[in-house]
Amino acid sequence: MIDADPTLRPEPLPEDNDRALRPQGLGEFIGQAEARANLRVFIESARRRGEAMDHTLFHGPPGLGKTTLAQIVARELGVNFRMTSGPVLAKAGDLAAILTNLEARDVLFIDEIHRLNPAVEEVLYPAMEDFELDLVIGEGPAARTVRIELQPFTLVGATTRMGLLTTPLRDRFGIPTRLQFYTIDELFEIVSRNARKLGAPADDAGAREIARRARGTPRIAGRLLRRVVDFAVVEGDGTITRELADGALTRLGVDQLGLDGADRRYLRLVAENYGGGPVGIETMSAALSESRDALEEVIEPYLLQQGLIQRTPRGRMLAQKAWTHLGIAPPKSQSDLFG
Ligand SMILES: Nc1ncnc2c1ncn2[C@@H]1O[C@H](COP(=O)(O)OP(=O)(O)OP(=O)(O)O)[C@@H](O)[C@H]1O
Ligand SMILES: [Mg+2]
Repeated sequence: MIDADPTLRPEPLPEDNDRALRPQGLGEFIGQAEARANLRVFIESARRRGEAMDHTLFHGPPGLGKTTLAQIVARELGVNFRMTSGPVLAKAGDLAAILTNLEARDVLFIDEIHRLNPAVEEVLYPAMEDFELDLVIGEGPAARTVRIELQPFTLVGATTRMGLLTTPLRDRFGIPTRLQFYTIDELFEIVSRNARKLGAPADDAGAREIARRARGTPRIAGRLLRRVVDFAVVEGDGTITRELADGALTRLGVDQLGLDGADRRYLRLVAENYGGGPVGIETMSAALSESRDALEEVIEPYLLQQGLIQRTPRGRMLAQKAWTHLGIAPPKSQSDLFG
C-alpha cells in the first residue's frame, strides 16, 4: 500500500488490541476478588516498608489475567517491569544478565516459568532467596565462582501448569496465587466495559449473552466481543443485542455453554468412541491429534469446572451434563451410574 489515505490504517495487531483492553490498575481489574484483595495488602505493605514485594506466582488456565496482573503489580508498586519467559532463557548467563540489570524493587516477570531450563533454575534459587548470584567464570581447573550481590527484586512467575514446577522453585514463592474462572457477572462487566472502549454499544442482554459464552475467560470474552462487533456493523445497525450476539456466536461455532469445536470434539470422542469413558489422556491425545499439554491446560480445566467431565484414576469420564448437552443417550452401564 503506497501513499494510502491516512484513514485506511492497517488493522492493528492482535497484541495492540489486547493492550487497548488491558486493565491498567488494580481498581480497574474486575474479578479475582480474593487475589486482588490480598495483593492490595502486599503491595501497600511493600510500599510502606520501602522493600521489594515478596516473590509472587500466578497460576491458572490461559487468558485469566496472569500477565495483566503482573504488569499491574509493577505499576502499583511504582517500579520497572521487566518481562521474559522460561523458554527464552536458554543459558544461565541470559538470566544473570537480566538480574544484574535490575534496579532496586523492580518486578521481573517470567512467563511460562514451568519451562525453565534446570541450569537456569539453579541460578534463580540464590537470587530469589538471598539476592545473590553465583557465577562460574572460566572453565576446567581455572574455573572459579564469583558471588555477585543483586538489588532486591520481586520475581513474578506465571504458569498454566503448577504441577510441572519443581518443588524447590515453588517453595520460593511467598505469594502463590491461583486464578479462577470468572463468573458470568464478572465477564458481563468486562464485556460491557470493553464494548464502550471499542465504541460499540451493547445492550445488557447482548453483553450478557457474550459473557455467558466466554468460557469463564476474559481473553475469550474480548475475542468474541470483537467478532460480534463485526457482525453488528455489517449485518446489524451497529448495536449489540442478544439476538445479534446469539446469531453471531452460533455462526462462530460457540454453543450455548460457550464450548467451541475443540471442546465438542473432545466430548464427542469420549461419548461415541469410548462409551463415556474412562479413557486415558494419552489415548485422547492421539485420537484428537492434540498434545497432552493442550488438552490438560486449555480444554479440560473448563470442562471440569463446568461439571461436564470427571477425572478418575482410570481416565476421563463424561458426566451426565455432557450427555445432555450433546443430546446423546448414555449407554446402559453409564445411565445406571447416574441413577
Ligand atoms: N480481570 C480482567 N478484566 C478485564 N480484562 C481482563 C482481565 N483479565 C484479563 N483480561 C484481558 O484478557 C486478556 C488475557 O489476559 P492475560 O494476557 O493477562 O492472560 P494470561 O493469564 O497471561 O494468559 P496466558 O496464560 O495465555 O499467558 C487480556 O486482553 C486482558 O486485557
Ligand atoms: Mg500471559
